[in-house]
Amino acid sequence: MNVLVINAGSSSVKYQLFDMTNETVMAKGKVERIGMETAMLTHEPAGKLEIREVSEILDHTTAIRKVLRILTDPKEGVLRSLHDVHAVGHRVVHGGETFSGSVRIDEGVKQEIKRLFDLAPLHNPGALTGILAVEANLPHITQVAAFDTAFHQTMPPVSFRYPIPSVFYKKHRVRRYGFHGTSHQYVSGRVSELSGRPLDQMKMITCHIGNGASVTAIMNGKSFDTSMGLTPLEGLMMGTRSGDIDPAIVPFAMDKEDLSLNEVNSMLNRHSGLFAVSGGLGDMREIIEAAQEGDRNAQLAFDMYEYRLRKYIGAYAAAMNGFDALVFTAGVGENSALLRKTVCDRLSFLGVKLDDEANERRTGDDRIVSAADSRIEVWVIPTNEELMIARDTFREAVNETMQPST
Ligand SMILES: Nc1ncnc2c1ncn2[C@@H]1O[C@H](COP(=O)(O)OP(=O)(O)O)[C@@H](O)[C@H]1O
Ligand SMILES: CC(=O)OP(=O)(O)O
Ligand SMILES: [Mg+2]
Repeated sequence: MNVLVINAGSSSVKYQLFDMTNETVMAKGKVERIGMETAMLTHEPAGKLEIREVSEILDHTTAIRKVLRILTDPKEGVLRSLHDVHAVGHRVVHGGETFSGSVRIDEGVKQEIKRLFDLAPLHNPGALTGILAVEANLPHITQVAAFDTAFHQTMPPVSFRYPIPSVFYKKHRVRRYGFHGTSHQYVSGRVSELSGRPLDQMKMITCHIGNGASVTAIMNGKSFDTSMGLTPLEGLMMGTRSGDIDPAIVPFAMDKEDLSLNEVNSMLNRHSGLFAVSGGLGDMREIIEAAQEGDRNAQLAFDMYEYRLRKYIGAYAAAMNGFDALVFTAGVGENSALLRKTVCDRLSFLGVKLDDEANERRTGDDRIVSAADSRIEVWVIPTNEELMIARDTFREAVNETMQPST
């Protein structure tokens, strides 16, 4: 069975096509700058050279039609026809309290994703557009939604409730949901497999630090606490998101700068974080380069980012009364030896000790980077949200074919 996985953002669509008989990637790629005349499709068929194509792609339906066309292109494609796509899985960021696992998409599921737009304004609209675009191009195909929030549904109330009047929870479901769950679950599962210790006997702290960033305390294989909250804004400092701030800053800023609700939301989601502190750099690679050239604002941005991450690790060590493994993943976690070293060297009181050579080694593989005598294992695990989504999609599609037709 061939499963196509789609991760639709506001202006991009990433895709991977899996052959689920052996979980191999047949092709992957992305469409960027949707809505512009210079949109770019990058397509990487397995074992062949990458192709780049610039053209006008004004909406997600067109972007997905382009993806389907290149997958079946006689020269660059990997499928004979669209009948060879058997199911499509989507990453959906917010699933609220409704979904604690992946589900087959029907009208009700689409309505629920839409109802949650307000809580994930940077993410849920793109996901629904992706689902509708697949529907428009492949009307009868089985589609499955995998939610970033699902893995975190195991959190206890002590972690997920906010200390505000309970009417907000009872009436509006205001609580911590947590995100990047598919990634936190995947990397914790890999560490358990690789270290040969059952998940239900381990305590881990997983750091998904990419453009969006979150930390999770995983106790016995279940999410116990996580740094993102009602929306993907809480917690760590991110590329353009503030993470934790004094909530009183919101009314204060609205009052002093005469900002509307939308403006203050945009200020915290799109104009804060690394971007704000560094004075215009939202990308960790640029921050590190500028800091090394003596840019003080970039150095402060790096220091704050690292400090805030380390404080969360300390908090979760206390939350779980100790832990066995610290795991780094996503763009920064997988690639920045400097960030990992800065964090780990300052956690020596917990018994964290890096193997500097292993930490510096550049490979794209799962690897342990702690010293043999470190009390805590430190791992770098490249995340693979797409594979997790493909597995769930495959399972749902197989279940569907086994159900008696009505
Ligand atoms: N070698 C590197 N050193 C430091 N940061 C890196 C490196 N490579 C990638 N990054 C950072 O990773 C971030 C993007 O992470 P990624 O997980 O791809 O994000 P997204 O949330 O968009 O999927 C960017 O800030 C980028 O600068
Ligand atoms: C939930 C979230 O922040 O996702 P991303 O890292 O893709 O922005
Ligand atoms: Mg990401």
